[in-house]
Amino acid sequence: MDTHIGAAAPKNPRVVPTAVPRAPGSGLTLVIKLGTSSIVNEKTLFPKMSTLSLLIETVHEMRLMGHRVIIVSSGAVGMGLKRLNMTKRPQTLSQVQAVAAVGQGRLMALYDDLFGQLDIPIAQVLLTKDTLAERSQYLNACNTFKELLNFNTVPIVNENDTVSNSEIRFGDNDTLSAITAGMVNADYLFLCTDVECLYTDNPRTNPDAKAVRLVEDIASLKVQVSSPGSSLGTGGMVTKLIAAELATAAGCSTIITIGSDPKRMLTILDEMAAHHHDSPSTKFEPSVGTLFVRKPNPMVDRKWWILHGLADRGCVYVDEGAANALRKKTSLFAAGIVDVEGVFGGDQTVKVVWKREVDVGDGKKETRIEEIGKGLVNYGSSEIARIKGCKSYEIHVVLGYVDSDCVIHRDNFVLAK
Ligand SMILES: N[C@@H](CCC(=O)OP(=O)(O)O)C(=O)O
Repeated sequence: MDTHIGAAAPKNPRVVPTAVPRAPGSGLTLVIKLGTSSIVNEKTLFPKMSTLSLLIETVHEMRLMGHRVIIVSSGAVGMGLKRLNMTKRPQTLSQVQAVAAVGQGRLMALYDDLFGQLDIPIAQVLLTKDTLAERSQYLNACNTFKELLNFNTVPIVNENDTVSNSEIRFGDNDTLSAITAGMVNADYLFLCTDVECLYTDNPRTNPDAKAVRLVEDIASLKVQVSSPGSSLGTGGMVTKLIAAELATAAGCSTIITIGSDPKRMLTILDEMAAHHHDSPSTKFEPSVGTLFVRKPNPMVDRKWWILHGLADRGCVYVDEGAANALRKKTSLFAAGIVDVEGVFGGDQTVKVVWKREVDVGDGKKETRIEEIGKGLVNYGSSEIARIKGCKSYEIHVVLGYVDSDCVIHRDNFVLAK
């Protein structure tokens, strides 16, 4: 237990994380990610009407089975290109953003028409990396998802392309879908793409490439995945593996499957249900697609958010004692801080780094930098600059108030791998 020193009430009281609870009973929370290649014909740029209709029927069946479904959909740029009679993605970011602004409305109109035929209400959720890096906005988005699912809608998520600049972009919707899956505590994330599953090599160029059906440990995967995505989309297999790593760490099993045959998701769900009937394990070999098994001990919501925490707002440098203490799961106190970098407020995520001078012989010294982990700070950068090196009881004297006796509480700190 960290001792609280000082009488002032916390200025930034911790917000209690309220991620969406797991669906009760047989009902699962499912996130389906559709890449541009599943939505828009690469040559004609017309929407793939038959695929989309099959998808909507599949979602309808999933809902009849008691599942809750969220779609992460690309396609705004593709649809916008068609509307503006353009034949390929423009070169400048602002043009791409403008095209996405044209296409996003048409994309949602199409979803609304199709889902509307089956009496399914939809909702548009546009997110950016920047806003999700703010803990309170992240939690607001979690709460909105919760209500949208309570209202029985199908939330349809995309990146808010119009406001996302290069530094604050997800860029590909694979990552966004994994973040979404974490936010709603999804049981399954389906990454729909233009290949049937993960292969040991690119099946288009190597006829000996073998299908990989089950992945238990992404780090030990031996596959060649350097190929880029389609001409319109931005992701490829690499971003799918990153997404799978993120989602499985949050306790969400992830499946790569082909977007042109949405019904395969039902096959996988049936196989999963049959498997669960015999065994409690989430590990099974599907007959289609590739399953990435979720981690048995998923990170709790807040720690997952901190670690994958989107954008670090700065860096706090610590001394050896603090570095060792953090590794032993103690909170970070001002006394162990030697420097601060970046401009950030309280309640933002920062990197914690041990910076030390090492003797390298001949009277020479070298600076070594070691990342200890990431944490959510209780004080902003200007406050930390003033209290660094201070004992906890001195914070009140220096700042005139005390928000917390520690700069990063151990519950809000995640060690680097
Ligand atoms: N937000 C963009 C999608 C980004 C993108 O290209 O994603 P993807 O097709 O999944 O690689 C859009 O709606 O066009």
